[in-house]
Amino acid sequence: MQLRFTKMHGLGNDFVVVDLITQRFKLKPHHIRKLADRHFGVGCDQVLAVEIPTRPDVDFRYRIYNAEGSEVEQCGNGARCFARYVVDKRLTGKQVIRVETLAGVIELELAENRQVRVDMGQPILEPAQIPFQAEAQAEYYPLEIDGQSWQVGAVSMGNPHVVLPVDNVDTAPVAQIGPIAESHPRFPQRVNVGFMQIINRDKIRLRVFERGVGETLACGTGACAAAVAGIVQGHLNDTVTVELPGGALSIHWSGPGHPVIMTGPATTVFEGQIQV
Ligand SMILES: N[C@H](CCC[C@H](N)C(=O)O)C(=O)O
Repeated sequence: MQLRFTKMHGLGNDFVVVDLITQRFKLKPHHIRKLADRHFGVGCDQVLAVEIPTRPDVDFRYRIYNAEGSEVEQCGNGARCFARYVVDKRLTGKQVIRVETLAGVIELELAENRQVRVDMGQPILEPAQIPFQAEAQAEYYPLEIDGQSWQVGAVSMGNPHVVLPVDNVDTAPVAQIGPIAESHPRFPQRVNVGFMQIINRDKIRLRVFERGVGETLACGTGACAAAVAGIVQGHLNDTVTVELPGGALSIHWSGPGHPVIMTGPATTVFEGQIQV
């Protein structure tokens, strides 16, 4: 079958977007791996599927698959691209779009100068809900990784994140520590691994070794999780510029009981068709 797709990215975190409303097709893991393959397929970090909702109070269903083929709960950069896609394809005339994900409902809004604002919902800090094995909720958790002791943050944005403090992201041991932390036994669903450098109370630098992908140029949920961890730890104000290798996101969180608001760009690169 010929499958139409759109190649998009959010700060270099790149996606193959497929409209499964006008194309009736069931994506299986081997299809995801082919679409994501940068030599034998199109190439991307995640595949995003636009689907008919399963509930009356939302506009679309938004499904996310990591390059390795696994379906995941949430993708922040992908959410901004999802909004850009459904508006540009005239699949909706709304300015505020409600979409259902495995992690629940999020709201997407086209903002000024082609930015997209996403209500990512409330962060989850209770270890059992992340999921993360820990005695009790804390600002910092001791975590042994490859024989080295770290004091980390742990946050879920629907998907699990561990946040490691570093003095300089440029010299952070992302390639060495990322894969080991990703599969740490205390994270039963594995985990996205963020390396956070605090610049000041309004700005951090961040690199993310993503679960199921490896290091990406940007990670939206990772930016949210790092900002939340830094705010909980008392290092950051409630609005944070997160500088990632692919560019910057603005993250706002007013604290427990409030949602995380992420604002950033979404870019369409090209359209295509692929034999699957
Ligand atoms: N690798 C993530 C999913 C994609 C998240 C990232 N691309 C984002 O922008 O949030 C996970 O396994 O939870």
